[in-house]
Amino acid sequence: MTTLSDAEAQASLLSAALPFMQRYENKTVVIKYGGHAMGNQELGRAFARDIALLKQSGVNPIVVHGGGPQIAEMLKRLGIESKFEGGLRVTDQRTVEIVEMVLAGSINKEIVALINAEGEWAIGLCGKDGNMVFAEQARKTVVDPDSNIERVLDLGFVGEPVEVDRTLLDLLARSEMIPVIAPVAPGRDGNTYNINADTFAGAIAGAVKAARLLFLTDVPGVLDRDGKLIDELTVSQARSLIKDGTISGGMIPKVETCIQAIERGVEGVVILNGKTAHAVLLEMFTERGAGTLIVP
Ligand SMILES: Nc1ncnc2c1ncn2[C@@H]1O[C@H](COP(=O)(O)OP(=O)(O)O)[C@@H](O)[C@H]1O
Ligand SMILES: CC(=O)N[C@@H](CCC(=O)OP(=O)(O)O)C(=O)O
Repeated sequence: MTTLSDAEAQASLLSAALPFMQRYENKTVVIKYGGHAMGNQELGRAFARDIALLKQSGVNPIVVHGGGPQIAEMLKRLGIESKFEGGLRVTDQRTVEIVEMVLAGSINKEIVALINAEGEWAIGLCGKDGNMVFAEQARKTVVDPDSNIERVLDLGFVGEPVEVDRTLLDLLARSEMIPVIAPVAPGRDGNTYNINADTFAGAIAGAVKAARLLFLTDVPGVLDRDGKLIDELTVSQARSLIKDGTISGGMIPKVETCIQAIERGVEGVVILNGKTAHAVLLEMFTERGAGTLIVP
């Protein structure tokens, strides 16, 4: 039986969410749901419920999802090797067809179904829908650590978003619909491009001038040298941590995307652990938040 103090504690928790609900009312929040944060059914349901709750609270959520591990699994089943250069999947014609099938097909519809099961109206899209995103072939270079010579990467059909049209997203923001977007986009050259989901989410958040961009990953946020969570970072502090090597590996492009999104007008970006149930809710509607907030 619920005692009075339990009820009071519950009421106090709900009541404490009010200023946060007011702060984000009618504001757009882009949530990047990474492939590593998926996979567990319970967590998936908790994520979908958080998105449903955001929409019901008057927030305008836009979900951009990844699916790197799921693409790797499908390629493996088909006997195709996954190859990465500079953190990006080398994508030939056959691979881009599978990437589109996995991202814009199965994963996208799985997330749509989870949100719809919570009583909401999610709609699955990719950059191709409504002329939302156009991409160009990514031009990346790496410096060989031994020879110090710069080399252009041959990534095939890996794209960078170069045009984002917010017409469809603005239309959906005024509706009951929650957009769930796969990071696949066409080029003006008629090709289909595979885009890193962090990059894609950053471009969408910048185009709609989101109040928040959340990155759900597999660590609690940006960690310091002692492995302790850093609650808040300015852009210049984040740059210093990349320079001194505290931020490394996959966290570098993620933090660089955060910095770019802020420079494009996003008010705040948060990196948080998608493996914690209800991470989105805790971040958006509680005082402490849940991960690392990066601010201008
Ligand atoms: N300072 C740091 N704080 C947190 N994670 C870091 C840091 N430096 C490097 N990393 C690494 O970055 C990883 C997250 O990046 P990535 O694997 O690309 O995420 P995702 O697949 O979710 O996009 C972490 O699992 C961790 O190994
Ligand atoms: C070009 C490139 O690397 N694209 C990624 C797209 C998916 C993605 O980014 O998924 P996560 O967020 O789960 O890593 C890929 O093919 O794996």
